[in-house]
Amino acid sequence: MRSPKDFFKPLAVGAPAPITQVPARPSRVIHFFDPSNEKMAAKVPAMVGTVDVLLGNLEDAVKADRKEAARAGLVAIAKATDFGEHTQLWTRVNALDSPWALDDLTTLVTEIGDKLDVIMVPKVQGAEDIHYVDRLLAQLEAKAGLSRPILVHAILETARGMANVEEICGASPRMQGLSLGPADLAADRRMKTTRVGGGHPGYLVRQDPVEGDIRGEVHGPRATYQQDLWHYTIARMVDACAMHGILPYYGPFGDIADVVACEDQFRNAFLLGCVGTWSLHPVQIEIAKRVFSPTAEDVAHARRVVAAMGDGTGAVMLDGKMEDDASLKQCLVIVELAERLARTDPALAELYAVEPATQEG
Ligand SMILES: CC(C)(COP(=O)(O)OP(=O)(O)OC[C@H]1O[C@@H](n2cnc3c(N)ncnc32)[C@H](O)[C@@H]1OP(=O)(O)O)[C@@H](O)C(=O)NCCC(=O)NCCSC(=O)C[C@](C)(O)C(=O)O
Ligand SMILES: [Mg+2]
Repeated sequence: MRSPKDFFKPLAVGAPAPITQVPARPSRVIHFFDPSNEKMAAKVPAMVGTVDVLLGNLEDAVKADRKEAARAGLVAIAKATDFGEHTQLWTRVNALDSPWALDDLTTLVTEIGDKLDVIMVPKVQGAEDIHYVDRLLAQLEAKAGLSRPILVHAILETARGMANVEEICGASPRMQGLSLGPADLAADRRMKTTRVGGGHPGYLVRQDPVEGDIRGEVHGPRATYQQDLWHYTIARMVDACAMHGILPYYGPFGDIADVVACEDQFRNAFLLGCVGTWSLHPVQIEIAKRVFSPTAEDVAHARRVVAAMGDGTGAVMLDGKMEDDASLKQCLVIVELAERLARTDPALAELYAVEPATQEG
């Protein structure tokens, strides 16, 4: 463990100084594309401004014989594209034990390090993985003469990674956030699902029998309620991120056609504290943006509570409900998020009735 005195010192001579706070840029939707897929890659420039993050994926879902093409494709796209003020460029590199990870990192940082905001590292097992990437990035940043550090985002997709989640979050000042990797995590835990995220009809609770009618022969079938398989994992991830001042994200929802369940899964994550999610297909972009932006009603209610609470202390009644210092803090989370999003999204500025002066702030 590094001394707290050294934590914010660069890990290589000539590397940029580490940041002390994760930049509060919108990242409601991290849109994945395969840079080796020419049809998909051709769509990327037109997506600038429509998503918060464009992520060139080099890992799973890119065929083994297309890994070099994906890396080269991402370099070409990054060089040719102006990502503007409001769309970030991220990448997901191959796993650290794969034959491609070292070349991914060295090529991307030296070729397009000035354009890359965040590197997503899959299958992170513990702080040692982040320490390895941290030092290597510092060396590469120094070599490339970069003036700002590239941030690191870990995917939680192993039981060991979950068990070490707090130490992963605190392993480096580069840590920007965590995403859930439900497919690999399910496999590693030996869960009995066969899906990429989302629920399962067998994971449920059942209404108590009425008057001992266990089989529902007299009173009709007992109601069942499907439960969220990912509740524990997301809640644990959110706590670890909040504790370390970094950002939690849901991850992929593989049933592209089921836009309804996708929205539900995203909203569960939003309500539990996540700031964004991934989109794998264009159809998921609007869902993610909508779900991870508070509703106009939530913002209006939060503002009423803020106004009613005056100096922020004590207790008041509003619409029959008690509001106090703690409910005020929740409302401030909503108001601050709305105002931050409104600064980069004119439609939301209008929806939330944010004054132009605030937009500039
Ligand atoms: C699902 C797939 C195969 C369906 O691809 P498709 O071509 O069959 O879909 P489509 O509906 O026919 O596509 C319609 C149009 O949209 C385009 N399109 C389609 N997708 C995109 C996209 N993402 N970005 C930009 N454009 C896209 C596509 O090229 C097509 O263009 P066209 O109308 O001109 O013909 C395809 O969307 C895809 O490959 N998406 C990305 C998948 C991916 O990145 N997976 C990895 C992340 S999840 C993961 O790794 C798990 C995790 C975390 O590790 C763990 O849980 O363990
Ligand atoms: Mg995975």
